[in-house]
Amino acid sequence: MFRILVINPGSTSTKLAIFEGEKQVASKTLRHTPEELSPFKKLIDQYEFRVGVIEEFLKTLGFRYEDFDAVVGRGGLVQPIQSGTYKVDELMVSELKEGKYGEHASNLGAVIAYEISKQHGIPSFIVDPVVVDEMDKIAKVSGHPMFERKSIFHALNQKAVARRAAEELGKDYEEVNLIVVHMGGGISIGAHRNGKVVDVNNALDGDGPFTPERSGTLPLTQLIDMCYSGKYTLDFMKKRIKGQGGLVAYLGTNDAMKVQEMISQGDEKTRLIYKAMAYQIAKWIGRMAAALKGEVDAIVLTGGLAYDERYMVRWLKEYVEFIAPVLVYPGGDEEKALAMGALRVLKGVEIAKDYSEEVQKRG
Ligand SMILES: Nc1ncnc2c1ncn2[C@@H]1O[C@H](COP(=O)(O)OP(=O)(O)O)[C@@H](O)[C@H]1O
Ligand SMILES: CCCC(=O)OP(=O)(O)O
Repeated sequence: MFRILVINPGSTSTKLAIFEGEKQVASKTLRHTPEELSPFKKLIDQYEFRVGVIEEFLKTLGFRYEDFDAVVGRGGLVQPIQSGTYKVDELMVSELKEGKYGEHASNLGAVIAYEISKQHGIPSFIVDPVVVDEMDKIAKVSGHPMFERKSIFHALNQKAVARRAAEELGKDYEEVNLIVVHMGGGISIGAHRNGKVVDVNNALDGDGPFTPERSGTLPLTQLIDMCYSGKYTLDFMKKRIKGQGGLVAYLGTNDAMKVQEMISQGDEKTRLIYKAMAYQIAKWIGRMAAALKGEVDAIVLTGGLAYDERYMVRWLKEYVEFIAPVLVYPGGDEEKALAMGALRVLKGVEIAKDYSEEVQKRG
């Protein structure tokens, strides 16, 4: 029986789990406030902080790194690649440390896993990183040749819950069309057509609904004028889009549980903002229904916000249930999907992909 350590850094959380074979034997979710993470200028500066969280988790349970057969981390902003389990390698880690293709908490998954792997002689993997790219060519066209739409989203959880939904519908993933809505610190809405995510908003880059801490799509000319006004630095403006946007900007928190509490106490402004987020998510679901030509077997709601049945899930159902039945998988299956990806390789059922080779092949 193989024991696997799962490390899942998110923008608002660090999620950890231990699997023995297919069974999850321990797990923990640590939530991080914007204040807690704000002292770290660059993403990589969070390294020690996130490692501290992991070591505390292992110490409490009485485990050492040597007790594991593999460590698997959430895959971050590497070069666009196909879905699958990848060995973590030097190239991947150097790109992630540098933030060459962007900065997001998920970058730390491979970096931490690799360090554990080197120090303790156990293999390290990532599975379905946030850059998995299966988008149709037509969906990549942005509106101007200087810009291209990119596939950056919660690929790991979107794929995992889509498979779960297909199973619930009594079909294979390759036989169904689904709209998967992951609602976490970032929000992605993916059109899954016969086993491929053929269109999805870029969850990191001002594309999509606003989220607990991102602004989503903003009025462009206003944005450009502000950038050139001389009043704001590049760093300040970037943070309006990611980190200090969305609920954080309007309400001062990225914690939807606090937001729900404020609404239940009769706070009308908070209600308007939170409902506007639901409204924008619903409109993106409508766009993806069009991308699938209306042939939608189910809409799947997942991520932390899908726990909120009282407001978010109810409002979304009101807006989009006319399109297709709505399935709700609160939280999601990320840790399990990571562990199973590593387990398949440890058991020899699958060979881990080689990142350096893959990106060389893609050119
Ligand atoms: N039980 C819950 N009820 C309502 N909202 C929740 C619940 N658990 C988490 N959330 C909210 O979900 C968001 C984080 O989602 P999650 O998918 O865990 O984030 P991350 O992107 O960090 O992985 C936060 O706004 C958090 O407050
Ligand atoms: C990088 C896209 C995935 C994402 O937004 O993840 P979080 O919700 O963890 O920030």
